[in-house]
Amino acid sequence: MSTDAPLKIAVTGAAGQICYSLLFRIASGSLLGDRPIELRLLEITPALKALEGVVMELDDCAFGNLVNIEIGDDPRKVFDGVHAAMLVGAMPRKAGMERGDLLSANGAIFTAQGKALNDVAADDVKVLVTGNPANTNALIAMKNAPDIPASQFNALTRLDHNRAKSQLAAKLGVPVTEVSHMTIWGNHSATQYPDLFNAKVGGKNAAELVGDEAWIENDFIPTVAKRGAAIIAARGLSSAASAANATVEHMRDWILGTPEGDWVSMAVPSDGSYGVPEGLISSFPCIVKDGKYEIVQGLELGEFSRAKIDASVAELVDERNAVTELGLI
Ligand SMILES: NC(=O)C1=CN([C@@H]2O[C@H](COP(=O)(O)OP(=O)(O)OC[C@H]3O[C@@H](n4cnc5c(N)ncnc54)[C@H](O)[C@@H]3O)[C@@H](O)[C@H]2O)C=CC1
Ligand SMILES: O=C([O-])CC(=O)C(=O)O
Repeated sequence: MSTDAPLKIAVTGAAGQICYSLLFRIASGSLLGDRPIELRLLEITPALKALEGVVMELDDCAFGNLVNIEIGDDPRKVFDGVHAAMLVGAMPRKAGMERGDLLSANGAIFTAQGKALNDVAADDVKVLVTGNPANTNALIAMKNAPDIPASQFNALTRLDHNRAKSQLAAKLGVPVTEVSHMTIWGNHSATQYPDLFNAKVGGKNAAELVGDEAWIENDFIPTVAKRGAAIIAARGLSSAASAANATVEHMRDWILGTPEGDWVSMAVPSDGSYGVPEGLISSFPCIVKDGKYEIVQGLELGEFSRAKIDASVAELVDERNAVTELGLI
């Protein structure tokens, strides 16, 4: 990617809740600072009118680096030449549902979008899936885009990562900036495993500082893993501004690199690391340099961590089997 031409960024579900925050964060520079950008916004036909209203508001912000906006309902046109694609558009869950319950409703969106990306996106496109169930939707898009290297498909677990950092900082009464080396393992679902045994606070081991394994198991892990449901119960709608923030942070780090001396959680196609079957899109600790991520190797996983990761990975296998049966991959 050249650094002066506007970066073409596709965003789907552009008239929805998450995008009502996300688009303004991207356009105001949270993603790439003052680098010029062009937004390519995809919606379904009935939502195009509402999207026109969002575009009017983007215009009314007079963002200096937003060079152009194109909207449409045809992914082959909207994705043409894009370097980054944030796939947000999908139905959100309602109270009482698990994210996996959305597979049959949302899965088909990602076959069509994967094929369109395959045919028209820039060769170096980075595809980040936020729409739920994010990991398996990313798998569907990836499998439907055989000409794009698998490593260019990620799913979002950064919101879980941020939730885990915030819960840990609150427990220890420290600023969230003291927390580093957080990892979410597995699926963006209630089975995810937020790992305090490899996390650090002020450079010291987080689990040792907490010193309370019962809190980790019975309080911390379920609070992080079920935070999405708690927000739906409180707001009547799923998280939106925090999801937009996480989407920006994941893509920003993927393009510009992760902070020196730390890692972030990214759901990426497994290369077999930590015994996660190759090809599943599972969350790992990752660092990014020169626009390429690497899974951090060599972390110690005790019996407790191993069992938690295995349970989440088993759910990813089940989801992959379900979408195979649905003929989506
Ligand atoms: N991975 C994560 O951490 C999180 C994921 N999510 C998920 O993000 C998704 C979007 O959430 P919201 O913005 O709150 O939902 P929303 O319902 O407000 O907006 C979704 C938008 O997507 C559009 N859409 C549907 N099919 C489309 C298609 N084929 N192409 C383009 N656009 C399409 C809809 O018209 C709608 O405007 C949901 O699946 C939600 O569960 C939400 C929070 C966090
Ligand atoms: O919980 C949901 O359905 C929305 C979501 O993914 C989250 O907030 O983590």
